[in-house]
Amino acid sequence: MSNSNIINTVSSEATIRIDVHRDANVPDAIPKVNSPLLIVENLCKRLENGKSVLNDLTFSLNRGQIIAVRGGSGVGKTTLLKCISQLSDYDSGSMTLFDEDGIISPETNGISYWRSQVMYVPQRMPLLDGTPLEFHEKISKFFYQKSKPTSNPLAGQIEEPVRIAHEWGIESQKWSQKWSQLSGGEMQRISLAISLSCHPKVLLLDEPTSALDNHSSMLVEKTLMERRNIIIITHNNDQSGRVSDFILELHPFGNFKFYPNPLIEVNDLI
Ligand SMILES: Nc1ncnc2c1ncn2[C@@H]1O[C@H](COP(=O)(O)OP(=O)(O)OP(=O)(O)O)[C@@H](O)[C@H]1O
Repeated sequence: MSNSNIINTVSSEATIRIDVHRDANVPDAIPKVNSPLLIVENLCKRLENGKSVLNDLTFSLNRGQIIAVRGGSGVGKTTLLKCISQLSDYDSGSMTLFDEDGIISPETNGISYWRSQVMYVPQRMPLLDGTPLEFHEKISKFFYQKSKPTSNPLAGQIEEPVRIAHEWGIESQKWSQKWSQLSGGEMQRISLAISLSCHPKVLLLDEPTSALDNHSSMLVEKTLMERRNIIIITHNNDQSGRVSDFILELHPFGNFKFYPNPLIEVNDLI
């Protein structure tokens, strides 16, 4: 007997189905990528000037996958992630998250809860008052209110983001320094470490290594590849080739292509 996975690649022109068969005798390898985690369907957004940026965009992020979003400047990558995280409005479309406990949507579970589970991390944090430690404290309180009590991952646990950031070269005393006294790369790593330690089901990352040198960038990539369940915007083709399972390529006027990363074997996706 063999298991069968179906990978749909969707483009504005066509939907292609690739049936991939696997020998059931081979032990399951991580990651389990055959069940949908997040489905985005028929997403449409026009700008105020009438220009279409997202046009009937449909794709899914399966469990254990990373999708790289690519495309020219101004084509709508950030807009897409902000729409998915409900930080930007859109004209039509729907998003569904498949949790162990059931199906989650912004409409049924509320936008705050949705954002805590499908978390957008901007390329640059708006300049905040205070220190990263104080920011983490505030976020913890928010999570305590919004998360289910049994799954509150943050209360009192500053150790986790500090440990993650430390692996990326951030010394612990940086957490007590004012945001305004941190470099762009330090801010980027600290805000990403805080987001990771919030344990959202899906992370939406907007060029998370844009301010980093190559070495730091590779350290962050390693963590992201271990964590997975990520949609990441990147202008770096080498990076998308290294980290992603699928590529979502945005083109002008809302056109798009969604396809497996050609640099990895299809069998790796099973
Ligand atoms: N708040 C806004 N109001 C009006 N137009 C906006 C707004 N934000 C973005 N846009 C427009 O939407 C389009 C898509 O912008 P977006 O930031 O999503 O592009 P992007 O692909 O992420 O670009 P980049 O790679 O340069 O970051 C652009 O034409 C931009 O000018």
